[in-house]
Amino acid sequence: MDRTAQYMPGFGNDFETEALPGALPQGQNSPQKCAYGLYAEQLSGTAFTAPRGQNERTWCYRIRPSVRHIGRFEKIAVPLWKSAPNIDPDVISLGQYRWDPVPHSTEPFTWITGMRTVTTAGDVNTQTGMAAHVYLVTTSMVDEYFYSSDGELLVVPQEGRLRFTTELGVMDVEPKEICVLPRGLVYRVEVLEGPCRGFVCENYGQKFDLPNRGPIGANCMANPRDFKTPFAAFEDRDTPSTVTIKWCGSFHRSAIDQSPLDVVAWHGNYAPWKYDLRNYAPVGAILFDHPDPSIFTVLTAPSGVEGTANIDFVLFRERWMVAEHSFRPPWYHKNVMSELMGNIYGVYDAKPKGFVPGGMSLHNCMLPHGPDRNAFEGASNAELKAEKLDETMSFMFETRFPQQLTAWAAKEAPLQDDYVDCWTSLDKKFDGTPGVK
Ligand SMILES: O=C(O)Cc1cc(O)ccc1O
Ligand SMILES: [Fe+2]
Repeated sequence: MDRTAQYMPGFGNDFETEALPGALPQGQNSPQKCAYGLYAEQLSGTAFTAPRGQNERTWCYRIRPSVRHIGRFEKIAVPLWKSAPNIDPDVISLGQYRWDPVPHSTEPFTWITGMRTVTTAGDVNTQTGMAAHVYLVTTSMVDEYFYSSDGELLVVPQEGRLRFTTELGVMDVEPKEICVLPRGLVYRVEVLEGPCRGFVCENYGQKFDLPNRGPIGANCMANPRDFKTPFAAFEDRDTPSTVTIKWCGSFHRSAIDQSPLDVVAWHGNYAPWKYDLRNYAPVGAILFDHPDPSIFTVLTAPSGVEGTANIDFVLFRERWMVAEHSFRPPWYHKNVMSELMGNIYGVYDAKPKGFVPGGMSLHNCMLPHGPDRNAFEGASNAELKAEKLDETMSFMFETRFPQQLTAWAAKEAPLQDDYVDCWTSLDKKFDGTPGVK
């Protein structure tokens, strides 16, 4: 059975899968000799002693141990992929910013050379915070492999289709889907349909988890069974290759003689997954007022301070708006958390113009923002019948740490210089007399 890009359901399950019959040992992890002459190797995604509900590790049965897949390292330059702390004295991170979609280039870019960091937050060395990136990928990696020791990558495609061929199996991912590549997992990225553009949240901290649902109960929002993890698939290919490792913000390359994607069988709960955002069941206001956007949390990466995430990944998707006697779009606000938003497709209700598919915005720690004038006037005067917000999918990477802009985001990316003007014409309606204006 060809199990390329086929998947097992469940979030954080203890999976087991073998690409050859009998490759997976039963009843123990470390047989004296493994079937097929495979080597046993553990990939630990959490500390050995992490509490049982958070503890993640996977046992791999592979053609060579990974220590044979890396040799001596040389440092290489990947100049536009930045890590925190990255504070550029010439850049002003304080401000409301918005970008048009980053255009594709005629130069071919891979997953590594096509990564462009927009913001960094926290510190990669202390495993706190995150980085937000845009990727522009037109070229497949050939005999070239990558892994990040710095954090898991949450991938949010916006254009094109990518194949992630990983040590633990193959995932095909397209717009309206997301995937996570765990810290330490080796993979190669190929273009199935290009050009490809999307967003990446690099999480330096504790892994993304499903949020608690509180009084919402056991269902809705993101349901665990909709997360898909690939079956085992391996390559037995002896070809000169390279492995690039991102480690403490620097990139290192090692030459090897074979494909490192040689895991024939594995079992465990530390694994890549993908998720179709169309399966997200939003829960919202059914009588009046506009709740906090945390009700739309898909994933949360805890920071150690309860309820104060290192990162929340929040989804604004199609939904019915039914609230009575209410201003329905997002309210004006200032937030201790820093909000990086991206548009996957369609129109976002607080910004009917200017925040376009492929575009991004940043509303940093304690920077006021909210609906533009058109959205305010429109929603203040609309007839409040039940209305479907259709054809819309935007997201937010929200972190407790201030987001620092990169020089690329401030100077080279298509920043909209006039963004703050979208609020300028919000005029004074107050005239000292009572009554609704
Ligand atoms: O700023 C934004 O557009 C994101 C957002 C959406 C919402 O519904 C409430 C608050 C909020 O920050
Ligand atoms: Fe906001």
